Amino acid sequence: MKDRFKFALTTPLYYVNDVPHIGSAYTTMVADVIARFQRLQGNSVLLITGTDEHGQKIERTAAEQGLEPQVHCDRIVASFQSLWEKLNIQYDRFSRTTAVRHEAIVKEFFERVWQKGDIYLDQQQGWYCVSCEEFKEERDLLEGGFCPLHPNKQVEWRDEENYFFKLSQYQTQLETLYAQNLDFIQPESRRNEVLNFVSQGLKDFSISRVNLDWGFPLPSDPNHTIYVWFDALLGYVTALLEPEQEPTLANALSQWWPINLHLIGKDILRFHAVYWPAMLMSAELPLPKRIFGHGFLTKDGKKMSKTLGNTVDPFALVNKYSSDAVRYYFLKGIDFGKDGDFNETRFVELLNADLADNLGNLLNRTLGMLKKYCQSNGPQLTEADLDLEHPLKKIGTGLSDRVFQAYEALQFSQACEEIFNLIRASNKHIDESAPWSLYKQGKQKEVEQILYAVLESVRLSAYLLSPIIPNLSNDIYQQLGFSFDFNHKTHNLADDILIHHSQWGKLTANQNLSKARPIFSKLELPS
Ligand SMILES: Nc1ncnc2c1ncn2[C@@H]1O[C@H](COP(=O)(O)OP(=O)(O)OP(=O)(O)O)[C@@H](O)[C@H]1O
Ligand SMILES: [Zn+2]
Repeated sequence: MKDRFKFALTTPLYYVNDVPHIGSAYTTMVADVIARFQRLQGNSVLLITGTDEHGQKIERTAAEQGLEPQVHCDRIVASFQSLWEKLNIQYDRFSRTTAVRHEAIVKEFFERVWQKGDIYLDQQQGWYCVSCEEFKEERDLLEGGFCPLHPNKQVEWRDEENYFFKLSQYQTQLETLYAQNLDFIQPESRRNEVLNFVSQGLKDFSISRVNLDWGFPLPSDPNHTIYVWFDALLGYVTALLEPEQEPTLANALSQWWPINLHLIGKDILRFHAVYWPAMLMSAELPLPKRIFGHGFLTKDGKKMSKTLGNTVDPFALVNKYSSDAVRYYFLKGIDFGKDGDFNETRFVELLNADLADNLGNLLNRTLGMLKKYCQSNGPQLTEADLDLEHPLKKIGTGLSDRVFQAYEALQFSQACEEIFNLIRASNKHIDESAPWSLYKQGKQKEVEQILYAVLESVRLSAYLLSPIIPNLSNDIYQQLGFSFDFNHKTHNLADDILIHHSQWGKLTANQNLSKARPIFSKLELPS
């Protein structure tokens, strides 16, 4: 059996200024697909998501609604959790930065950095975007002092005493890190963005706020609260604790650290690719292995965001179209890493073409022909009965390698494309070899060979698509007479058998096929 690896990955801890939108859902769906892919390979996986709940934006949002901040946070958290359930997200940890145990981790980490001599008190002056919770350079602002990421929010002038983290001390170490680990920041365009930013010279950044109650007090000076980003990044560490474990850094880091992959949007790249590794260097802890900053879902070219209010409601989308449909669209329809505009017509067209016409119809028509031509028994064949030059066998053998490579590289659209190559070839194979006329000519063996090859192609496709559309894959597998559940998370014997299903030819003779029923009904175009 293959060696099992441990794979820990994170989504951002989403800011609870409002209910989740399709952008937050996007990153989380992708993270879930990666987690499922890793599990399918037999690896142990820890998928971390959660919420970032401190800071001025939350304090203000709660106040506007006349709520205590904690009450507001609890409400929004419930809505995130219910969306993850709807989208069939199998997370292992939900990290909340208001958790009591998180405070212990933040304090211990702060002490380490403090002991290192990397924190000092100074005066902070500058333009602050409350929505980003970040000081902005004047040259980066839009006309009229608006934030480029929040074009409806004006930055605010701040002149206050803050504690600073000596980021500038880590300039050389960071540059060495990027030079020695070409894969540390992905994709390439994001890496270049970071290299460019760092090469301009790193400035120390403030890690405390005054006049803000909603946060953890600084251990060395309780008049200050810890800057929300310093606290939020550590939420990834707190998440690693077992539920009953005492909250110490040593405990948290003992099993799953370092994180294999931080999956984020490009808006928070600097925090993850520059500030975070520097903080960890200061605390003398190992660094995460890989940071991937994907693109934005846009509407009319603008980033969809809670602050701008130009978002699509993911609850409505799932209710209308199902979780697998939504997952498929975002994984296949957008080149991961690049920006992508959401458009409902395109959404419906893609799903109809791929899931209803190509995949669903293929399974349905083939099972229908079996019923007619083989009295519903599975073809009395195994893959050895197909010769090596069989067109579908040729594509199917080695398909998993290509698809796994694409998943590994986070090229989900490419992974789907490879799989749909086989599906399209299967439809073509039926059309060209016309089993209906072969049947009339009494060529039973040939008919069965065609049907076997096509059903095996559908099986393999369902297996390889299961990280993206687990419910549809389950449905297909059931119709083909298997009892695996792709939503099953823990490892058992069935999982070990399942790992081998990545190979072509797992359909056996006398497969207990069930009655054909459509797996995906055609959707109506939005009016
Ligand atoms: N339009 C978007 N496209 C893709 N991902 C997004 C989008 N908006 C948010 N995200 C995801 O959510 C993360 C940011 O989380 P956050 O809670 O700050 O959401 P936000 O909508 O950007 O909030 P705000 O509008 O208040 O800045 C991003 O790094 C990314 O993972
Ligand atoms: Zn902003």
